Amino acid sequence: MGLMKRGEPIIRVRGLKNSFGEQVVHEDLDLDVMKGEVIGVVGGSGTGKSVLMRSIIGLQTPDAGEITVFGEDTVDKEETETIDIRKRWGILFQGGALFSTLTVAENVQVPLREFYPGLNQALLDEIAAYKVVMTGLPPDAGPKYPAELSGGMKKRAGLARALALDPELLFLDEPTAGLDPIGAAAFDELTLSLQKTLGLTVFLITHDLDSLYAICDRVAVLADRKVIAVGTIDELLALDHPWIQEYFNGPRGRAATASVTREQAKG
Ligand SMILES: Nc1ncnc2c1ncn2[C@@H]1O[C@H](COP(=O)(O)OP(=O)(O)OP(=O)(O)O)[C@@H](O)[C@H]1O
Repeated sequence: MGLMKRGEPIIRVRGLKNSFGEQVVHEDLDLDVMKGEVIGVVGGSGTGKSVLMRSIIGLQTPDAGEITVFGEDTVDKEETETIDIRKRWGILFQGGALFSTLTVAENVQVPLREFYPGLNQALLDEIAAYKVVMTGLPPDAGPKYPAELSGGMKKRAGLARALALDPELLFLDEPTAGLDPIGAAAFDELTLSLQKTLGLTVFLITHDLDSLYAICDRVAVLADRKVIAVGTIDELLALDHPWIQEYFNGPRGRAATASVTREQAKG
């Protein structure tokens, strides 16, 4: 297993190319994600944010490029070859993707059973109960089925499952999509507090400007098939790329800035 040197990226992508038939989604895409940061990934619909995430976690085999996570190559690997690194990350897929026939607790236990088949049921139950509470769900959510949960609770259950293996790296694909603004803000707060408490690195795909302002250390912008810029929001605002300006300085961007300024003013 590769030992991380200080300042070395946890995720390193170089020259990534992905295409589907004639459609080239990524070309010469580079990205570094540093240990301990929350990086937001933004871009117009269809710019390939999810495909980028799928490439990093090895669910999509790129046409070209290098990807390392924790210093280990993830491209074109058999599942058995990547067990050691897959244990170290957790994923919340778009829409939560809970198994509808399993309870919340059983959902949380899925990765535990996969990676640690020797764990006994009492321990599985204990870990699941702990993760459920950790994500702000009431303890009685464990035996419930996804259909019995609100949208916000489903996201938390998905997060509990993503945290099942005590990951160092968390992938979140549009976690606040479909939540009302208060639910979304609460989820952002939860993400940030877990990130700080657990020292997580977070790869966050989002359309939610409030989330970017609230929790991201840096933001990577996908456009023109690559990451055209990475930086703090202030650094991005200093660039005069039309999409970036429209995104952050359009009416919704200005509203998000105003709400951050109001929060700061409140102290
Ligand atoms: N398995 C696939 N087969 C064919 N085309 C695909 C596949 N997966 C993704 N694509 C295409 O790749 C492009 C990028 O998709 P992706 O889901 O990564 O976009 P996105 O940036 O996450 O978009 P959104 O913000 O709408 O979720 C889209 O045009 C999509 O149709």
